[in-house]
Amino acid sequence: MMFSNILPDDMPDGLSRSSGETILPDPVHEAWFLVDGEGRIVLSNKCAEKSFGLQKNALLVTLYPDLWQPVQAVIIGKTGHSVCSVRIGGRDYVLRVRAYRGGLSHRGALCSLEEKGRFEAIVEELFHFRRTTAELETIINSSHDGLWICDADAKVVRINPASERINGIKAEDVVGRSMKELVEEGFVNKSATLEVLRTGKVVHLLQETRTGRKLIVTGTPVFDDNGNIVRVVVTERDITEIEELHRELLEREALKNEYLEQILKLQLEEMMSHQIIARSPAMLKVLDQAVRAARVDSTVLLLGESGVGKGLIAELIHKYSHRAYAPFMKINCAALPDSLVESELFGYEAGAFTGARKSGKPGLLEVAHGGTVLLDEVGELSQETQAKLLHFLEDGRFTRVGGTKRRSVNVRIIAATNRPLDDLVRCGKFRQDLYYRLNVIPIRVPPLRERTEDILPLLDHYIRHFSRSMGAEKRLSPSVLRILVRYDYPGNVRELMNLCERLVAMSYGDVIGPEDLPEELGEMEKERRPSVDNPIDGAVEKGFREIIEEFEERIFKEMLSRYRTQQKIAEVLKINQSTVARKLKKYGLS
Ligand SMILES: Nc1ncnc2c1ncn2[C@@H]1O[C@H](COP(=O)(O)OP(=O)(O)OP(=O)(O)O)[C@@H](O)[C@H]1O
Repeated sequence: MMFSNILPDDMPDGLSRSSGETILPDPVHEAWFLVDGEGRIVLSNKCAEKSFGLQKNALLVTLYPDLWQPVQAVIIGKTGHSVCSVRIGGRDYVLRVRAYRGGLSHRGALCSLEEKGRFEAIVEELFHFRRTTAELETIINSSHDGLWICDADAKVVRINPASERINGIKAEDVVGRSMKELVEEGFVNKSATLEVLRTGKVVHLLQETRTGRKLIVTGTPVFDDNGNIVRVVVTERDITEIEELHRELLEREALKNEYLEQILKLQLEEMMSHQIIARSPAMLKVLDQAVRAARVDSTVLLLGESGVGKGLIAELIHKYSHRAYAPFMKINCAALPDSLVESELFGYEAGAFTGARKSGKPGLLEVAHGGTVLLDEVGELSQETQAKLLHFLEDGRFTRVGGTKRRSVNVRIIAATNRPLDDLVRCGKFRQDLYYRLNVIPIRVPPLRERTEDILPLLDHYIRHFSRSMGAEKRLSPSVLRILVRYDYPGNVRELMNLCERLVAMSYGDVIGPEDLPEELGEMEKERRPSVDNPIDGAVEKGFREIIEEFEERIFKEMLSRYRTQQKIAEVLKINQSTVARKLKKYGLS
């Protein structure tokens, strides 16, 4: 029987007829079938065949007698259609039946079977799909990055507002148009979509818009089940600002470095204009290292003989560090007995030892909180204090002598020593681990004999300094200057400074002459002075000019003590008075 000829005009939803053939809907989870008046299956979809065995020519009454009853009721015309629940294989289904009337002799029914709850699930799925679509829509519209969606023919399906902004276009100007045209018209200089369609792969491009903005563009293909590209999704990120920021950053970095160098120079100049005298390359290098060390918080180890200025350098580091507004404390580990060094440094609790204050006492570390502590002569620390110092350097915590409470402070440690610490480590007198902890930034301050260029400016500085403080106006005669510049200064700057103080305090006249020098230096002068009998003594060291000058100085000194006026001296020596005046001035005698 051909039902194609008997399908009614009010054909049920889902049933269609094409080229004279009847086609049933074919959803995966819904069985559709057509039966004739006797209950024979005339047509069925895949689900009906596979899930229920309702093949063509099978008899519904035999397979599912329970189903046949409501179907038959519709066929014989008791009702036009019916919907009822049926149970098959322990599951509940909804059976929908609709009658066909193709003529007097052609009667039948179109049936569908759908598992109960399936409809609700579909509705739920639909709502979920709508929600997700709305969310996606919001994400796409609010994205800061541009988004283009094109179809397989490179036609623009949509763009988001960010793309409109970045490219300076309106969606309606491009949607529906091919990317090829848009490139030709200069909307963009190249198209990721065309590249993706050409290669079938993800593509990254650098693109320039017609407004001159630079974009990083990524095109991604979207495939269907058969592996064909159905969409191309293109994201674009505006890197114009990033590029500008990057350039600005580099410029600022360069400027910052320039400023830093200038600041360092200014700091060096300031140091040199104050009490730190440094003219020699060796000392200028030390100052440079000190200024650099001041910019970080690492431990510094100052090495050098006694009196070279290690204390001064330590103060300098503190002064130019971010700790400048907190205290700078100094402890000389060699000047105090072991036990006192420990309690001075770490403090002590009430009753820690006999003679201790009742209230206890904070140590230098606590007092210097936020600042710097200089441990002078650190090589003299006892093993016990070394261990305690090491712990402190490790975690910034310590306990007062006689206490149990762990305290923490923020202090920078600078250590100084005039003994070679590595030797002390080798002979087991100094802990190696502590040595490494202290030796983070080592700075060696050279002795004065290795930087003789500093001697003259130091003499000048200290003679002026003590003259000022003693209310005098003293200066060194050239011969004294010569002696002092050549002297070795085993006690380094400290010795030079003390010598200047003594010369200013003890010399008779305004000009400090060789007779004012302490004995040991006077002896040195005598040894070098040419004798009257043999004026070329010492010529090897001094040279002709110096020998002559020394003689000249002595002659004018002698003349001045014998003949009080320049006029008289000129007469005796048979030279002009102006020459006498010049020479007296030269030798500091006028
Ligand atoms: N470059 C310098 N310019 C001016 N004065 C200096 C210079 N170097 C050191 N002095 C002075 O010399 C004296 C000794 O310096 P300082 O105490 O810093 O030496 P030190 O190396 O720490 O000695 P010690 O190891 O004995 O403690 C100080 O009064 C200091 O002001």
